[in-house]
Amino acid sequence: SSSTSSAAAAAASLPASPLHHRSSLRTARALPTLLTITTSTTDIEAEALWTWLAQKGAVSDEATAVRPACVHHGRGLLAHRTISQGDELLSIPRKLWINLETVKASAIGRFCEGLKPWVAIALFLVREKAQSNSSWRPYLDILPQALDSPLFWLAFTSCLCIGIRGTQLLGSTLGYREYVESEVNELFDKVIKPNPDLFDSSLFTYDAFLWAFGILRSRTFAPLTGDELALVPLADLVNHLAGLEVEKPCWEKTTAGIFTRQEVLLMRAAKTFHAGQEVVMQYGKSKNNAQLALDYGLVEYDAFSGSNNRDSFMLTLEIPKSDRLFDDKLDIAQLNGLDSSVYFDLTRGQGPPESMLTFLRLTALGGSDAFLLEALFRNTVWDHLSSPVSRDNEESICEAMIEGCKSALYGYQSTVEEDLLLLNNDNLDPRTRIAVVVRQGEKCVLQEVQTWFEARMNELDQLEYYAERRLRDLGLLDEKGNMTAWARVWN
Ligand SMILES: C[S@@+](CC[C@H](N)C(=O)[O-])C[C@H]1O[C@@H](n2cnc3c(N)ncnc32)[C@H](O)[C@@H]1O
Repeated sequence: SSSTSSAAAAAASLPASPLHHRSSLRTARALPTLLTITTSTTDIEAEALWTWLAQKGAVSDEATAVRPACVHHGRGLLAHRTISQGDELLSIPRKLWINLETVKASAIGRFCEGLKPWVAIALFLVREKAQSNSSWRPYLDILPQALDSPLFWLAFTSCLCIGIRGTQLLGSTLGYREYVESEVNELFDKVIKPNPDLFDSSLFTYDAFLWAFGILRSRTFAPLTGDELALVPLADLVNHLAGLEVEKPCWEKTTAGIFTRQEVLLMRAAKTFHAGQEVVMQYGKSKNNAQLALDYGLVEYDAFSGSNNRDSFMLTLEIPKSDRLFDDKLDIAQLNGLDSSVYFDLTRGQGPPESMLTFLRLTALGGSDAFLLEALFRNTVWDHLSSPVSRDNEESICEAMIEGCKSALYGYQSTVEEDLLLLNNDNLDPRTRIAVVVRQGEKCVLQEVQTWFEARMNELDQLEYYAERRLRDLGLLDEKGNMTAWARVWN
């Protein structure tokens, strides 16, 4: 397909490894996060950024609690003194953010009318980056040239891509790339090509936009996302700490200044940090490893516990169009806010969500259970389906799920055991590690789901079904499931 060939072309021109290409980033030591760091090397770009921000009055040696520095994951922020949870770390005024306003006020502003914020900012970033005299130079120089997200791995024929072959992560990666490609093509036709005086078309390549897209995905945080999207120098140097429980406070939009109240991005400490420690944040507790990989080029994996609540698998369930009861089932699904096709995010250790079991029972409804689809039950059927309906119905959802999990697992190139062996290797390169963690996570979730439905299959005889529940509700069955004396008279 065209997206695959352009993806392969993009791969050819991307540097192989992220973060290690900076000429002045001389500390290549592996330091665990939160270790006290005393660095004797000079980070020229970080110093230039600091000086630039100080000249603009955004930071000062006395007042600002953090400093940019080389850390384990590229650059990061170090505590300059002991900081307690909730303390202010830094405060960057709006005039130093790169957002839609910045773009509109620039030379290309009049061409950005109606563009999505990320597209306009990406256009600005790519153009500014190529201008040696850009007023944003100290900030632009600190941005990594290459990122670890699978968006940039490519080549799609390389072993890295094979590493995620068969995974959902590969599907999402291709989806993201196609999205960026379609936005770029439109921008090229509507803005770049018609204005050669302002835009040197050789600069505005797909690769260049993908880089800008990756920068925006990996360096912006709520509340400065969506329409408010903004890159904030210095604040965007904060790294993620695996397992950090506290998500807030971190980035906060507020106003500061006694006389001229101006908007600022205030960053607060998520926990206590001692002088010299790396200041970190939580990028998102609810993000799964595939999302962390795509957005930030990182994953969480704990080799000791083996369990990982970042492992996930997105399951799509569908009411088959060929089902003769399709219209009735679709009506019930829609009445309950769903459609004929529904996505369920399955997470390690959680078991199948109730809503998924309900939808599965609806999908499998047939035979003598089909009476539940009659108009009389239209408003109550969803409740009825939230518990087992009949042995046949429950058995068929178990069979379908067990078969589905088996065939999904069969599609992977390696087993969980093989992946675990690979993860024991401390020298695994970061990208391969991401691939292996994500794919083994997907498989673990699938295995768990399969086991859950196999166990369910074994207890089909012990479950209570709709018919018994109905009799109990009518007082015709006792707690042990026996007919009540009153009912026996009528039998
Ligand atoms: C907001 S930026 C932080 C600054 C970045 N370290 C730099 O050198 O510019 C986010 C990026 O930092 C890196 N990063 C942050 N936390 C990390 C972690 N815990 N593990 C691996 N990489 C991390 C990833 O490359 C991520 O995309």
